[in-house]
Amino acid sequence: MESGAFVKDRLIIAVDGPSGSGKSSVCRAAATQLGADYLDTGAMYRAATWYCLDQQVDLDNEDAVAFAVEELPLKISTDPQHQVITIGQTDVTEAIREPRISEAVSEVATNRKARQLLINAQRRIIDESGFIVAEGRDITTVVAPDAQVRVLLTASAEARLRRRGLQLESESGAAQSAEALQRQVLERDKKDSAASNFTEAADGVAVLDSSDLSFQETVDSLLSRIAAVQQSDTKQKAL
Ligand SMILES: Nc1ncnc2c1ncn2[C@@H]1O[C@H](COP(=O)(O)OP(=O)(O)O)[C@@H](O)[C@H]1O
Ligand SMILES: Nc1ccn([C@H]2C[C@H](O)[C@@H](COP(=O)(O)OP(=O)(O)O)O2)c(=O)n1
Repeated sequence: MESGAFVKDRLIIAVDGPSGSGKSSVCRAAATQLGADYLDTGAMYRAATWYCLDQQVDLDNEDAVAFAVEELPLKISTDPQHQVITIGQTDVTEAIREPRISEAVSEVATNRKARQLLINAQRRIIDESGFIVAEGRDITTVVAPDAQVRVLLTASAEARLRRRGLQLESESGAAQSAEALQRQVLERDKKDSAASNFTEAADGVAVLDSSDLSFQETVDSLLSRIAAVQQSDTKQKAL
């Protein structure tokens, strides 16, 4: 048998962008439609933060945070329709979305050692899957710069604040104050931008501005970029 005859075609789709640009919801929908896996790397930073708080680790102590992340017994599902995140025996899928985690997560995300450990874990998950939509802040640039599809999903600050406000209101039943929204979206982005550049597209990364697009239009636009890359790949193989 010819070697490599059964090597599965790999397709990695990397999406980055600021808070509230639509990464999680758009990538989950696109992965579902494609039948691909889905990786929410932000959920891994959130889970690491949950664990540090649970273990009463001082978030200002860089080595203590890195040590906690090194021993973090994290499992994350890659089914786009069913997200389950566990730490040891504890299901933290809901708990990592709480405001106390959103307000502390940048401390972990800007810890260089913790970041490298999580990046290694993300690369392993992407590599094991081979057909996956992975989203975060540094997927197109650091985690998977060789991905066939690389997209920076953006939206105006106004659109992102509006979307996050509607999302939090529908989840909790209570409207957020303008100040709380600013803290959770714009201030967090400012802190996070110390660790990665997700405001400008790197070379070879396409910008998808969703400010004036509906949710479905944004999903369709991502899917059509993926289809275009798949078609050009098929053509090259046929040559
Ligand atoms: N193009 C869009 N138009 C309107 N709402 C959107 C659009 N994209 C995403 N949303 C909504 O905005 C909210 C935030 O999206 P989310 O996927 O959580 O963003 P991110 O993962 O980038 O922080 C969600 O309620 C989502 O359904
Ligand atoms: N690849 C990534 C993904 C997320 N992060 C950081 C930045 C964010 O503040 C947190 C949580 O990410 P998440 O994607 O859940 O953030 P949103 O609430 O969807 O805006 O993790 C990161 O530094 N690098």
